Amino acid sequence: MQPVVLVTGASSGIGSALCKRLLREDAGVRLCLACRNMQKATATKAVLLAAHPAAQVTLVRLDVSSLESVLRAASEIQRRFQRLDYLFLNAGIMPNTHVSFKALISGLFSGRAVHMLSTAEGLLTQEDCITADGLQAVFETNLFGHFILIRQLEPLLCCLEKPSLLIWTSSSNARKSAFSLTDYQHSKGKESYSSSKYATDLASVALNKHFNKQGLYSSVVCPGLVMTNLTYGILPSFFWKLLMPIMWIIRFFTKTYTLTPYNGAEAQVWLFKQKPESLDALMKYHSCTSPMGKNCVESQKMDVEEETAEIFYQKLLELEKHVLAKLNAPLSPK
Ligand SMILES: NC(=O)C1=CN([C@@H]2O[C@H](COP(=O)(O)OP(=O)(O)OC[C@H]3O[C@@H](n4cnc5c(N)ncnc54)[C@H](OP(=O)(O)O)[C@@H]3O)[C@@H](O)[C@H]2O)C=CC1
Ligand SMILES: CC(C)=CCC[C@@H](C)[C@H]1CC[C@H]2C3=C(CC[C@]12C)[C@@]1(C)CCC(=O)C[C@@H]1CC3
Repeated sequence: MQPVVLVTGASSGIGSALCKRLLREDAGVRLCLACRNMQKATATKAVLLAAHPAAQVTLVRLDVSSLESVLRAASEIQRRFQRLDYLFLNAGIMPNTHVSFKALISGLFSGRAVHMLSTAEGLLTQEDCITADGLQAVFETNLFGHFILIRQLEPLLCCLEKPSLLIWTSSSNARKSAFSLTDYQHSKGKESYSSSKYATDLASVALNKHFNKQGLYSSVVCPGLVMTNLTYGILPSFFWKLLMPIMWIIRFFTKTYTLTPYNGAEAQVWLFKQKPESLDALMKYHSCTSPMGKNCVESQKMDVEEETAEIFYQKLLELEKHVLAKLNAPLSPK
């Protein structure tokens, strides 16, 4: 049986490159692109089919920042497929980002320059907003909409005979100090992206604890710094073009400057080839690119405590109960 793979945020950047690479690995995969913009999704599908005319590529409309859309997409996916082998939780946003050039310049002359340039620690702040569901947009898009999708798709994901794998696109910008259990949506701070990505790491750890015995595994990847619509939202593209020679030099000091979506998808493609049971729940898998442009994957232990992950997971379940009741939707399966 050919694996069924669903990719959220497949219409551009890392998600779209991932789809191309998955078909190159195995032209028989049944690929479902879950996207909010159907025009962009159709264009991506056409590109994929041009390279692999016999490929099975379908589309499903999914806006992870709308619970109604998530519920509708989940029931459509359940109608179409009997199981899901890989679920790439990749859609993400980093809106209204401000770069602190003062921190950048002083950081460049400190002993932490490489760390700063690979994690963006202390450099970025965001202005978040509230969605129609009444949730913080970055939290709902990057984490909670995906969490609800997983919970709704449990019947397709939990099978002891054949394990399934969730693969979250996290970030080197995930930071413990940006996250708080008392304000896990990050409504008060200005680092909603860092907080949402740390929350992603916590959720993945807790999902492993609760679902491994049912044949569902979860892993987290970090694509490195990649030139996509997300990064073009931080600085204009001409600025990035000017910075390109510097970024090639930075590659001599850190392997995290993967720069192209193809390179950034390396860890996701690597995970696609692993046995879910063989993966370490506490590791983050990083896409890396050498100065010569050679790709590899490196694993690094996450800065996550299992007790915090469990408390956060219980909070996510409480929020799920609350929002589903508001929508008059049945709770996801136990
Ligand atoms: N670029 C980088 O350097 C890094 C990126 N990441 C993560 O990689 C992931 C992919 O981002 P990247 O490829 O860089 O950026 P892109 O902006 O190119 O891709 C993001 C994708 O997510 C989709 N998306 C955004 N909001 C929603 C939504 N509400 N519902 C459904 N889909 C949505 C976008 O859809 P649409 O095309 O309609 O906008 C797009 O397809 C994100 O999770 C990001 O946080 C992590 C580390 C580094
Ligand atoms: C000299 C030089 C490369 C200047 C660019 C400065 C900053 C704009 C970048 C330095 C580190 C970058 C970074 C990201 C965005 C751009 C920087 C802040 C990300 C936050 C993009 C999204 C992620 O998920 C992680 C990236 C970490 C590094």
